[in-house]
Amino acid sequence: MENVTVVLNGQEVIKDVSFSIKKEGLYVIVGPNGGGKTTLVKTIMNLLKPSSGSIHIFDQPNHEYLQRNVVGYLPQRSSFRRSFPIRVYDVVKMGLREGKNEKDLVLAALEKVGMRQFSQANFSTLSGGQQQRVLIARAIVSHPKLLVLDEPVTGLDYESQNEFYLLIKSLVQDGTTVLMVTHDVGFAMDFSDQIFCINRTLVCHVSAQEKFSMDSFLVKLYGYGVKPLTHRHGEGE
Ligand SMILES: Nc1ncnc2c1ncn2[C@@H]1O[C@H](COP(=O)(O)OP(=O)(O)OP(=O)(O)O)[C@@H](O)[C@H]1O
Repeated sequence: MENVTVVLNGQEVIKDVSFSIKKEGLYVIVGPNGGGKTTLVKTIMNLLKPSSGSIHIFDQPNHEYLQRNVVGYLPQRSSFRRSFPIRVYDVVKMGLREGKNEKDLVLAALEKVGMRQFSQANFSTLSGGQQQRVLIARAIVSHPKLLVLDEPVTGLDYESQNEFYLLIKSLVQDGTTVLMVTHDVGFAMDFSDQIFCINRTLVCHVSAQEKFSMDSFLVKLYGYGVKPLTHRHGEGE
């Protein structure tokens, strides 16, 4: 994205943000509450229009790319969608553009998030964490080249978070580009290829090689030092 500014209610929520992702991998957006992360993600997904600047996905203007291709998208949690009366199977199906191999794809996606046995359940009867897993299945069901996740582990228990992180790592290994908003700085430090720190502007940008000297970046981002928890998902520690 180049020089993207987003104005909401007369306020510059995002100001002149530019960054690019050059190759497949895991890219993380971190930043304080209200810093504009969700706004940025919604703008990438063409749900909000920038007042200036441009966004490209795989070298195409984002709105054109999104018209022709499915981008897996998990929006930030909202209470509204939780009470929608619909079967789990049909929620996941919504992530598919074509009907080809629908059943196999939907059930495989549910299997990946440990929810296959709930395929015929009513979505609104599931717990918040189970619903989140189903929504993750919807985001990955079409095997998208790009997966955009806004705070995906919110509401997941420790075990499910670990499983989710393993799933993300396997998707990245298989060639998916993942762009993820998270407050889990430890995860970002341990596993991402790059971290973008957003607090209205792009406060800083940290690549994998620089991640171990992050103290100054955390002070810049949050205004005070933070010691992130480290993760060793799936490594038995
Ligand atoms: N539709 C809207 N109209 C007006 N202001 C908005 C709108 N949506 C968000 N904002 C404002 O934009 C700012 C950034 O919000 P945003 O949700 O993008 O932040 P965030 O970094 O995702 O926060 P969090 O970490 O709390 O989820 C906030 O001040 C918010 O009040």
